[in-house]
Amino acid sequence: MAEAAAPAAPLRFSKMHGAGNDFVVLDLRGGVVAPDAQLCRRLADRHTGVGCDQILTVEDPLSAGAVASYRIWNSDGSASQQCGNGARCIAAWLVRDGAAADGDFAVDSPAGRHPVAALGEGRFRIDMGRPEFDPARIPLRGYPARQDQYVLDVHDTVIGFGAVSMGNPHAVIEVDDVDAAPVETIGPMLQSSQEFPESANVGFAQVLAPDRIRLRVYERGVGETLACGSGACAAAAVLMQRGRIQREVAVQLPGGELRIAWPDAESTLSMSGPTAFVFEGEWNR
Ligand SMILES: N[C@@H](CCC[C@H](N)C(=O)O)C(=O)O
Repeated sequence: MAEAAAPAAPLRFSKMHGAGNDFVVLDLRGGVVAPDAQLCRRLADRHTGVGCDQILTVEDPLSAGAVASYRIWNSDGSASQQCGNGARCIAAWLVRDGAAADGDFAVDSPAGRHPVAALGEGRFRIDMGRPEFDPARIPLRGYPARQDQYVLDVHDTVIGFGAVSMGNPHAVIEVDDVDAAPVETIGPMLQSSQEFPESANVGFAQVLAPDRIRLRVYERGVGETLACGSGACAAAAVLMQRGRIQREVAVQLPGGELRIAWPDAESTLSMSGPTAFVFEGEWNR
């Protein structure tokens, strides 16, 4: 008689969040296979799964001297190249694991290498690299030259927006009142426009003061989130570039506050903010 196949070992995970942007973190170091799109969707389901905006994987480093690397999948199973809140959570996870010192270290993402500083009490600062405004590299089609403000007519709705890549694509719309912003209509409209061939995360930003903005983000592959770290970087970069705000700002998101500093156009941009462990679990495959 043929022997029954042994059931697959449960998949251990950590549930975490950064300013309300929540994650299932999987440890793939040592060769564990990455989740496919279907498993990501099942894990992310808020009724029948664990529930999260993104699945993050901790993997072996890609560059010499980095402690580890991470990859990102949205709740719809699509892959992304960057996740700011995720980068802080990965940093906290690596410190708790003992793989990283509770000080300065570096991690690799699909977008590049990120120096990290542990600030204490679960807060981390991540070097998010240089904002990329070249339309071809965002990618944003139909505009050969970089502009501070693009104008697009989508189904007779005229939308003015800034665009930037933080490793992943972002559109940023400045609004007078973020509470009244048409997040659920303009967000998906811009995402599905042919000008953004890889879609985009769409941020709605209100300037409160030269050093403080409010932000809501309709994320690619997720919908509206409580916080988007790369979205906070993108909104700050676009508004700084326009001279609308100072070079160091607080970004108030529905789930918490992040700080963004970008000293000048030649330097890299940093993001600081909180992380939290929620629970540990095992997923029965
Ligand atoms: N929440 C993230 C961004 C996650 C990826 C994004 N939805 C995309 O598809 O690019 C953040 O904190 O940056």
